[in-house]
Amino acid sequence: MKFDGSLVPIIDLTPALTGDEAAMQAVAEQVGAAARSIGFLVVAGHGVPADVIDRAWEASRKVFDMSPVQKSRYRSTDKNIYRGYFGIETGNLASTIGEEEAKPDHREYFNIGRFDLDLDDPYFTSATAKRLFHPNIWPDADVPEFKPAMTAYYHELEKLAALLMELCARALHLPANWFADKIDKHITNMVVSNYPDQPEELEWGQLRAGAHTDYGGLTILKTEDKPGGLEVQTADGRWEPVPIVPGAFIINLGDLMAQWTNDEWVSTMHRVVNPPRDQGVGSRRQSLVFFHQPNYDAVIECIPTCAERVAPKYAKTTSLEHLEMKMNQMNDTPKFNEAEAL
Ligand SMILES: O=C(O)CCC(=O)C(=O)O
Ligand SMILES: [Fe+2]
Repeated sequence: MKFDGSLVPIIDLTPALTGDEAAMQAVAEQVGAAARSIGFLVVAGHGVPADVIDRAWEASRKVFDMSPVQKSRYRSTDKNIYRGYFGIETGNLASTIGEEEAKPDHREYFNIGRFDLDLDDPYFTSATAKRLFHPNIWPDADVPEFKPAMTAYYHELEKLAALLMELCARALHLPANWFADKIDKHITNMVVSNYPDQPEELEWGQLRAGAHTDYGGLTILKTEDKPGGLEVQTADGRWEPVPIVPGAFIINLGDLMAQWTNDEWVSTMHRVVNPPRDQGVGSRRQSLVFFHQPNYDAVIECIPTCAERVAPKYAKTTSLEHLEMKMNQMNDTPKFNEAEAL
């Protein structure tokens, strides 16, 4: 789907990278307008080097090209350790919005968590930290370039996420650094997904990824233009494709942004649909998804500039409390539990 001038705007971040105050504010206003209307935007001029993106993309493809036996070597053996390879149908995104009957997602994925912990900081050694920060599972024996490519990509996206959060603060008329101490020790998961070809029709009602909202602050997505792609739900309930712009990232807001802003900004429902039946072969699609998630102890409550018009709607929570609630729903699938029992 090429950009058709429709509801997801393309925003050029180049002026924001200059550090000029007026330029930053002008870009922030555009981000704010997208956040209020559809909760999705496409960013160009983001400063992430193309070769870093390309290397992460190619290494990810090689990971999914491995044989099932190879892939199974990189599975987590502990259900509470969300790292490494997860097979087709181990996740069910629609169950995270209460769709009890939803079928599991037709995709496989590889999860990467934080890897450069400062162990002199008690934040990274606390009891909570021990539950959260596990070593990553790297497929070094089969795809040695995956680890360096993904860590480089993760570092670049940390910087981009910090810039976007500063633009969000400015758009909300908060001090520019308002989010800084809430994301400086973020707990971002990066998920690389592969949606295989569909030579056969899936079960009725099964999707590549069921309808859901994302759980964190914001999501930075790199994906490709293939039959069977990402759709967003509009305020009046229609599903619309998200434009794929070469070189750009898709950004969407997660639940924590909606809760922080008292729903002035939208954590938009989205899904990944199946290819049309006659294009099932050759529709394999990959995405790199950086789920920027604030510090585990970041308190999420209505921010001051959003409490003026409507009384706060959400109970106070923390970044981790919300994440864990959603993750438990997401992985309550027969295949996930079966893999765990092996
Ligand atoms: O693959 C995509 O385009 C998006 C997937 C998604 O929404 C997710 O993993 O949360
Ligand atoms: Fe999502």
